[in-house]
Amino acid sequence: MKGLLASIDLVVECRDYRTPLVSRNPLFEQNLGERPRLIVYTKQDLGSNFTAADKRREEIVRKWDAPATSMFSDIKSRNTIRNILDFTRAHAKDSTSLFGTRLMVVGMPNVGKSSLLNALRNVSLGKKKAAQTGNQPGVTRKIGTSVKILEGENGKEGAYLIDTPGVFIPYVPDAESMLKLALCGNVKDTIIPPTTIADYLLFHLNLQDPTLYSSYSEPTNDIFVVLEALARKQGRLKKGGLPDFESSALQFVQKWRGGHMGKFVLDNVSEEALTERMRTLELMGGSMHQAKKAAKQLKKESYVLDA
Ligand SMILES: Nc1nc2c(ncn2[C@@H]2O[C@H](COP(=O)(O)OP(=O)(O)OP(=O)(O)O)[C@@H](O)[C@H]2O)c(=O)[nH]1
Repeated sequence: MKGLLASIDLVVECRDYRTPLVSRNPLFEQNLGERPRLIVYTKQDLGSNFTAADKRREEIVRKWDAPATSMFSDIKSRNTIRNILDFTRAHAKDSTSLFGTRLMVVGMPNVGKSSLLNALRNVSLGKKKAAQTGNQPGVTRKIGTSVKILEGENGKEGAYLIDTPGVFIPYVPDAESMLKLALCGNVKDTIIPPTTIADYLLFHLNLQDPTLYSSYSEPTNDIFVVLEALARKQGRLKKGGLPDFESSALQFVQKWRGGHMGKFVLDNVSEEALTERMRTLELMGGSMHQAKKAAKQLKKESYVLDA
């Protein structure tokens, strides 16, 4: 991606609407920061109820990202996609390239990069899907060829978008961040036990409104109570009639991922939250460096001992 950068006019960085802090990838800041950037918070439909409180939170996120422009998207909302196209069109006006304006979309796995590319192309040119999408991370495996998303104007070439594979953050500073990413589907479901992800979801549902899972159980802090009720209701049973907790947990999580069990943001969004997050990442970066140094030293010492 870095190799391509010289020929890119605009980097479109996707982050998940539900994790505006945790889905920020410092690798992008470090490596792609020199190019003009548009930040798109994807899957707005899964995190927003379009209330005044949602609008206020979006304003804070915009402030965090300034001077870069941030936008919020939902692939099914032609308006949000049109806003991105308008921004791209305005950016393309300044381009002097003979080959058209070149954009590159980057972001975490499963954040919705390929879906955004398809939506931009469809709304702008009425064309069908150009990139493969899927509800598990890792569907896009290599940098794609550029796909036209805007016709040229006044004798100029149009705008082209290049899809890229998802890039996971280099290190996750704490267990809760990892759980948020897993809950939003940025991590393969085989990596963290589904019951753990479901338990973390239950924690958030209880913070929001316990009636969100009332079709399965009474309010509880015990995930196994919910999962057993769900398993019995849906016949997810193993031999001997025991509840299949794993499959029920996946079902419970999928229901939330599909927007059918409340729409809310997992990160705490406040004026100070970004500074605090950066401080944590910096501290972690420092200790990562120390840890690497210590490991190297240990290796050296054991080599001396072996000799
Ligand atoms: N509800 C909703 N779902 C979305 C939106 N954008 C993408 N999705 C879904 O999110 C899942 C992942 O989308 P992709 O476009 O494949 O994600 P990606 O970032 O290209 O994924 P990788 O191949 O892992 O890099 C798919 O199931 C999409 O249908 C959105 O705006 N709203």
